[in-house]
Amino acid sequence: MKYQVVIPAAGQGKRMNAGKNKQFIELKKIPVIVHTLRVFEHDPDCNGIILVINKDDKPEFIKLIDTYRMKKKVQLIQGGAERQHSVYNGLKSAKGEEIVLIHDGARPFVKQERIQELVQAAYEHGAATVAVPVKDTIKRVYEYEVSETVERSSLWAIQTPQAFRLSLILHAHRKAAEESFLGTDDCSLVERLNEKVKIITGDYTNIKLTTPDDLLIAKAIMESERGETK
Ligand SMILES: Nc1ccn([C@@H]2O[C@H](COP(=O)(O)OP(=O)(O)OP(=O)(O)O)[C@@H](O)[C@H]2O)c(=O)n1
Ligand SMILES: C[C@](O)(CO)[C@H](O)COP(=O)(O)O
Repeated sequence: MKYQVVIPAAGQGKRMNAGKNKQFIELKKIPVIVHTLRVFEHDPDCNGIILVINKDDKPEFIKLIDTYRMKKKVQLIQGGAERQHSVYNGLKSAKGEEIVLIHDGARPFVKQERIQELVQAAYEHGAATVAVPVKDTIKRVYEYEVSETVERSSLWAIQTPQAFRLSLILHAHRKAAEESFLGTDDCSLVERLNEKVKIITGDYTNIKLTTPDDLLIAKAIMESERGETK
């Protein structure tokens, strides 16, 4: 089933503290964003790649697309102040395909099988996300004091990709912008329209590279994947 993908990569990577956008950090000598782009390059069902970037990083992204000889056309779109603004900018230039995926540039370990399941779910339900059950005990805390232990059985950690019918997610973003609502993911914009979001069980390895310790985990994931393909 065909789809197009919007990849937000216009952040600054402040928590990674690498002195540059974390998309350019190398894992096995290849930049994070190239790992992510390659997943969609190699997927015959992916009909369009929209990469959302900030203006200052544009020359570096153009160089990477050239150096790594991306076979599919990668459309470069300017990002915004927050992730949600960047995604909305990307979505506005999506056209054609009924289903659009939104996937963080900083999640390079997404698996092809999961993308297929997700696209199928979006066709059937309109909106879907990958997620994993939470493993830790979660407590609500105020000023370093526990106020509540949250029942864990219904808690899931939400990841990307998230997939939507293009018309639905565009409507959800437009409405959020009009009402100055800022969510931490795109599904939350659809949820507030009272639309259902289907959950696809994902992989604990589909981490977002956020803080420096995530790079240690990334190395371990890459080692284990290399072992699997030997
Ligand atoms: N204004 C923004 C902010 C974030 N992102 C992208 O959204 C994804 C998830 O965001 P996050 O992990 O928060 O990345 P950063 O914003 O780069 O990190 P930080 O918050 O630590 O600065 C990343 O691929 C990031 O590049 C974006 O496109 N535009
Ligand atoms: C969209 C997301 O990846 C879902 O887990 C995440 O919320 C984005 O991270 P951020 O740190 O809130 O930008």
